[in-house]
Amino acid sequence: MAYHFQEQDGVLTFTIDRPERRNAINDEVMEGFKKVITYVHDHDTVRFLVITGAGNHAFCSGGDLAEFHSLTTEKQAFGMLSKMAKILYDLATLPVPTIALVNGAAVGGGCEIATACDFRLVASEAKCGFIQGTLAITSGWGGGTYLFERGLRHDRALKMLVDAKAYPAGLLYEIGWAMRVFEGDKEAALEAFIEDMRKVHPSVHKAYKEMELRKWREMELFDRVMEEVHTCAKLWESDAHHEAVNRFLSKSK
Ligand SMILES: CC[C@H](C(=O)O)C(=O)SCCNC(=O)CCNC(=O)[C@H](O)C(C)(C)COP(=O)(O)OP(=O)(O)OC[C@H]1O[C@@H](n2cnc3c(N)ncnc32)[C@H](O)[C@@H]1OP(=O)(O)O
Repeated sequence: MAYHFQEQDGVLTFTIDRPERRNAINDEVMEGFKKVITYVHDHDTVRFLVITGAGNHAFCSGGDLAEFHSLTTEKQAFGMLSKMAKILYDLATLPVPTIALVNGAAVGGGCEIATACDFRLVASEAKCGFIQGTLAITSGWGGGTYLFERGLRHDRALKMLVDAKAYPAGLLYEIGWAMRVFEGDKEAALEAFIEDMRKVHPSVHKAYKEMELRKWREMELFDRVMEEVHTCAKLWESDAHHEAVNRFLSKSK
């Protein structure tokens, strides 16, 4: 399986399990995200949802370039992008705290997934960034929209997007994208992070999350996400994008 998830002591952990592809997202992983989101809604025992990657090289390397390379037109790209954008919106608007346990590189759509979570705990050796620009596209799953909602200073958020490069953990912490940088065992880092929150009744967590979700509904945030998707889909069709993907894939052969 390209993913797995399990609940233990109120913590539901979803692991992207394609380390040989640096945990790239394909259709199977997208279906897994749908299942874990449904699980959260169906199980009141879940207090936290954690997203992480298998192995120690990557959290997630974004869309699977080999699988999505076959999408050439704006319409074809929109189909895939809008599917994952809806999944990330459903993730971002879950009623429980969500934690990206960033065990390695989070680039492209992988950085978008982490940004869609409430908290980001980043391994000291991890590098993360919105590298979509190197492929002549923008973020396309909503990650740019969520980044502007995460309270980073505007110049820092915009620079992270327009640099289109992976930042080291220390800089991610300095600009406010990473809440914690950890050394060593990710599970230990997670337990330390949630220790105090565990002592608070889950109804309090849900009430605080609802304060932000209410704001997002009122500002029609999903419409802004879909504008991002349309922009990315338009750029997807460009020769510059297809040439950049071909360069990556030919390097890998
Ligand atoms: C809107 C989201 C958008 C989308 O596609 O929908 C995006 O996410 S655009 C961004 C797409 N992702 C990338 O461009 C990242 C590409 N990968 C890398 O930059 C690196 O692999 C990195 C930094 C994640 C890890 O580097 P490392 O040196 O540790 O590993 P390798 O590069 O040697 O990769 C190992 C192995 O994995 C394959 N791989 C890595 N990333 C992807 C990917 N995104 N899709 C498919 N396959 C990927 C790579 O080809 C290597 O395969 P191998 O057969 O061993 O050569």
